[in-house]
Amino acid sequence: MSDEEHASAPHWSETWRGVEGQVPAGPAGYGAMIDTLRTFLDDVAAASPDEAIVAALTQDMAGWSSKLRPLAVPEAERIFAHRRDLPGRGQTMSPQLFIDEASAESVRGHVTFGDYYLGGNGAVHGGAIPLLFDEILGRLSNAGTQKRSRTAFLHVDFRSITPIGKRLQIRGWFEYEEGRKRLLKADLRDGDTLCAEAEGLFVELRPGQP
Ligand SMILES: CCCCCCCC/C=C\CCCCCCCC(=O)SCCNC(=O)CCNC(=O)[C@H](O)C(C)(C)COP(=O)(O)OP(=O)(O)OC[C@H]1O[C@@H](n2cnc3c(N)ncnc32)[C@H](O)[C@@H]1OP(=O)(O)O
Repeated sequence: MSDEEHASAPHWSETWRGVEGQVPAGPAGYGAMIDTLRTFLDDVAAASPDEAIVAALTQDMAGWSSKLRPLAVPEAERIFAHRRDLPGRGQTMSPQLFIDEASAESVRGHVTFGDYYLGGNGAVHGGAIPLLFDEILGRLSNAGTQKRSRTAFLHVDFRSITPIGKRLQIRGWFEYEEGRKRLLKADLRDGDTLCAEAEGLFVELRPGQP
């Protein structure tokens, strides 16, 4: 998918665009590069390569690391994970989240965990699911206000296995706000099956709080 196709996909609403502020433009093709990296990680996870492939791949990857290392910039100038206009924010740590509908109070989207996120026996790793919940609730908590918040706790219940390679539905919503505290909930479903649900407390940061 090109960056233009990415940008026109229904992955974030105007509401989120408005409140989340500016995103770094980055070079053309950045989103496609991250997509390729995601596919690559899935392929690495699924493959059983021979010795020659392992040696060649190790050499190629080391070559790319030495090209990238001199290009490192401070956090504020980074593109990785800062492209909030792209599904998945231009990062590969958590699975690519597509936002289908969002307001300041709730959000609905879809996600597919690739082979990279396999825990065992066809089920997604139990650490990858809280990562996704933190991603969607963290963004939602910060969407309706300019006052930033951080996750204080994130409680996750795993209700049934979360399958690899299937398109799943995810929702998040505000339960209530009380002073600096924002309580949000989310669930992840495979059709009619509830895979996991989460409750997160986000605490609004005071001025100067990191
Ligand atoms: C800059 C932030 C992000 C911005 C996002 C930008 C836009 C979105 C774009 C892309 C983002 C994509 C999505 C990813 C983002 C997800 C967010 C994260 O994952 S953040 C990383 C993980 N979290 C931490 O590292 C926190 C570490 N902890 C802390 O910094 C503090 O403990 C903090 C801020 C959470 C609270 O500390 P205090 O000193 O400010 O506040 P006190 O006075 O302790 O608590 C205030 C109230 O909250 C309750 N509280 C605090 N922690 C609690 C807990 N664990 N359980 C229950 N209650 C708790 C307290 O009891 C108190 O309640 P009473 O006012 O007395 O009623």
